[in-house]
Amino acid sequence: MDSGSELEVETPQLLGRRQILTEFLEESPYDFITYLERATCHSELGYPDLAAGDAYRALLLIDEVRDEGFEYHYRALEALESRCEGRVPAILPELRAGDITKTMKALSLNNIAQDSALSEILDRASLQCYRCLSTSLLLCGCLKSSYGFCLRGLGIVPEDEDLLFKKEHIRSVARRKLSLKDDEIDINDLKDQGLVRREIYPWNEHEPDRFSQETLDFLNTELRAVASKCEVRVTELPTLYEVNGIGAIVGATNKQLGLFADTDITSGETILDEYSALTANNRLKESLCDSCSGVLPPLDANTTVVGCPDCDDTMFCNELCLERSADYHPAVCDKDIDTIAKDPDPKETPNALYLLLLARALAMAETKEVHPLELKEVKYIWGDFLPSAANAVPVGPDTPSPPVWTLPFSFASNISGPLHVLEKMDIDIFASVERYDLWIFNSLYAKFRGTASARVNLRDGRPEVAAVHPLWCLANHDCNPNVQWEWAGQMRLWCREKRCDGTKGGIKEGQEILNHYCDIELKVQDRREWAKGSLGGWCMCERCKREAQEEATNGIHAEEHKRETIKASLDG
Ligand SMILES: C[S@@+](CC[C@H](N)C(=O)[O-])C[C@H]1O[C@@H](n2cnc3c(N)ncnc32)[C@H](O)[C@@H]1O
Repeated sequence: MDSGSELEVETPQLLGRRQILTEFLEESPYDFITYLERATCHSELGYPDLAAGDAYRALLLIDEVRDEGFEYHYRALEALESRCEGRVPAILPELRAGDITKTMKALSLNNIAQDSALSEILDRASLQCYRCLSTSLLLCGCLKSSYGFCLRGLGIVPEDEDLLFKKEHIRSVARRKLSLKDDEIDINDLKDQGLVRREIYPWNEHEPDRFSQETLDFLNTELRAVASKCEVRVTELPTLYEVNGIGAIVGATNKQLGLFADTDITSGETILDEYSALTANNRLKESLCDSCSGVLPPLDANTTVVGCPDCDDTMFCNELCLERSADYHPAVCDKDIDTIAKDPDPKETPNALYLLLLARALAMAETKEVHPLELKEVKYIWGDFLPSAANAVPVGPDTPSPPVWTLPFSFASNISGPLHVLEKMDIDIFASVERYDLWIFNSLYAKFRGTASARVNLRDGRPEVAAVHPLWCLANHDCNPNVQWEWAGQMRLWCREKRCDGTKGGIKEGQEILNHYCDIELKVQDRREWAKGSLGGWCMCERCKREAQEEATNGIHAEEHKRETIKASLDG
């Protein structure tokens, strides 16, 4: 695929093939050959992250075939047999038909252990997986993981040209980026956080029309229960860009949702009080409620704190939080899931919190027996998605990721971490591809990254709790907000007594609820830096525009003053 027009012609065919392969996987979930075929299809469609996910599942299934003691051994072996009846799967071109037929015959005679020919097939298949993983992860910008898989492949076939080329490529990037000589390179210093496409995948049938009357009616019914004086409306917002300084590209707008007062609200009045079970904390031994992530009340004689009656160590603020945990806890009760992503390395803290949020969403989906993207806490929230067409680029080893790819991605957070969570929940990760495929994790991450709030530990200042409040997060940002918020178990939003510009608080009917995503005490540049992650670009609210203009003018004046002083001293 090397030109835009070929891409346009091929995409519908490739999407059709992807659909067929996915349906086949739903019917025959332990078939690593189909996973490898779908990995190729995802690569050709320009989704290297999804290709890496498929190659990794194929690798896990190859291990299942290899080891008789593994849980899905017989099913994976059976799937391989049925794919190899008298022919070589095209995805394994380096094998000869004769070898496969001989091997399969030996297999049917139950002669597995002695059969080195089977090992040869599995080694060749593993090599394909390693090639795909290392190329795909490289394209996503995950150099360290790519290198690791490259070495594992070379462990099987040391002279493999494809992997040797990639190994050298990564080492030369490392030499350049880390300014090191070859023998000084420590692969652990390589970047492992990449970016991938953030979009509503063409096959995603779960995303609602966020602007339809049906969606607005649903959201407003939900909102009524927690915020009686405002409603969700469709609005136009400026399209933001990550452009430094004043004069970011302005004029363009885009359609989104926002919260609006539907009656006058007086200063100090509570506007919204929302509970969410979509919370997570990263402290292994901390006294936080498992349900709302609020600090547990004291454990004295009159304590309201209750534990889960069926598992140790899961504590709740009170009976209500215990009752609410019925939405997710059954899927993880007594499942040894508590240590995942807890007490992370400081560098990994944000990723660990997002992984924990994902784990909570998966537990909710499993408990309620719904598709994760159909959870009402998730379905309607903003994902900051770009159109697929804006993300689509021809891919190849020499094509760098285009700048529009905006979803943070790593092998650990997006591929192995979620699968580990599912395994801990006793979910068969192969038979559940319809609900727990990588594109579903990515879609959830996109939504969480656009809407989650975090709370820091007061002792060390590190983020320790994250949550998505699906109604609160409908309010847009302004650096001169008319509301204030606090999250301590419940998310509470109230009307400010006084605005930043000194005017008195109060919101009139029809006015927008203007929230704040950053510390509004900061200077304009710092506010913009802080909020750009959740805004998707440079804040262009009236206060930011005015203050940035003032700073620029003051900067010019200061510069002129400096020049004049220098000139005067030279003249003097
Ligand atoms: C938490 S959501 C807010 C609700 C969102 N508008 C919706 O439709 O659900 C955050 C997103 O809203 C948009 N947004 C919020 N405040 C904005 C502002 N002041 N200017 C431009 N976009 C804003 C950005 O696209 C941001 O990524």
